[in-house]
Amino acid sequence: MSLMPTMLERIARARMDLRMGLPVILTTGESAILAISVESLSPERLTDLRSLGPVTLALTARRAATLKARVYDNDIARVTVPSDAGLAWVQALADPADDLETPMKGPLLSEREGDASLPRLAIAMVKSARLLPAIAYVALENAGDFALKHDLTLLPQSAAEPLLNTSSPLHPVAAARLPMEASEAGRLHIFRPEDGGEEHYAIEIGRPDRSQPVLARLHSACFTGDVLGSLKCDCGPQLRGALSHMGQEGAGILLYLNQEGRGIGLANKMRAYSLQDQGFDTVEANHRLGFEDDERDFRLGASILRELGFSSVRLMTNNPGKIAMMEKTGISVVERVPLKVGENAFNRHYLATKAAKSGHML
Ligand SMILES: Nc1nc2c(ncn2[C@@H]2O[C@H](COP(=O)(O)OP(=O)(O)OP(=O)(O)O)[C@@H](O)[C@H]2O)c(=O)[nH]1
Ligand SMILES: [Zn+2]
Repeated sequence: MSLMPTMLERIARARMDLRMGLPVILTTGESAILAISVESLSPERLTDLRSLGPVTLALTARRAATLKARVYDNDIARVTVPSDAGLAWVQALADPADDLETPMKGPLLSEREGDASLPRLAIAMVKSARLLPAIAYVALENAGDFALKHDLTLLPQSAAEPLLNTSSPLHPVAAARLPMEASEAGRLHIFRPEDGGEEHYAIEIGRPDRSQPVLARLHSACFTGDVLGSLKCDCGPQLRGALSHMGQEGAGILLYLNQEGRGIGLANKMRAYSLQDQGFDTVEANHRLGFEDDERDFRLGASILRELGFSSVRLMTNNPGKIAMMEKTGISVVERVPLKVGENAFNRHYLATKAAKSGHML
């Protein structure tokens, strides 16, 4: 019956369930877990989780390193939640906000028996929901019956995992003329992914020749820099600088990718800023939260360029990772156009950290 949700639609539903604080059920066929986002966990649901069995907390190895918790499964740590630990204990392990005030949370007992693949999948799900990368879970028997009885979303790992790791196809939705300060010959295109994720935009300046390399910029959303004129980064001046360069040349394409905060979302970026106020740099802050330095998917940019008919670019960037990703996904980068604008007293350290730790070119 075509009215039943597909696996992709189930994943989108599960993502929303997790954001709302509902558990989802993940199963390998032989075993299953009931997983809930720690960030959205309520005291009542923690009690209900406990009534089903011993509760485990899954964290990324990045977060575990800060907590000095043992990691037995490469990228994932599974920490036993003591039966007398309350919600505050669980959330303090997931959220680094008070790490400096209460540095010793242990002793933490990490689990080493059993399989980490379902908790790993659950962490990938909460990351894609732009939540803190931490889940509380219990093992579940008769997962199918339980899901039906409690009206919960169930995802088989074998079908869900490959979809979660694939970049969703993007489809053009609408486009219209948009005269801008940088160029009166602007056009805004909206692209929507099949997986229910964020929409992304392309701003076309002039009518670039599809058979020639186009002046292009892959810009990642930065609400603070782009809209508020934040001085903590260089995004606002880079956005406006790229558009005005394209305006001067009379042609170009700027992709505005809604991957706020290098893909962790605005709420998590503000958590990272708060850690930066405590003295950590931009990379350390991401790690303490449990994220990698950069969680973006630049395949999106290549697929939008292809959809618009471009196959080669003169890329405005200082980030060698963007060039490598373009080349890998079949868009040839014939030239790198440096984009060094907007350095100030507040972002000097941030830019120096990106050069030292993330390989940005100065
Ligand atoms: N997590 C996190 N994200 C940040 C921070 N400062 C800025 N950002 C985000 O970093 C991204 C910057 O994107 P870009 O300017 O496109 O990328 P870039 O990697 O700096 O590369 P180029 O500008 O092309 O050289 C935006 O998504 C910002 O929201 C920070 O301190 N932490
Ligand atoms: Zn920024």
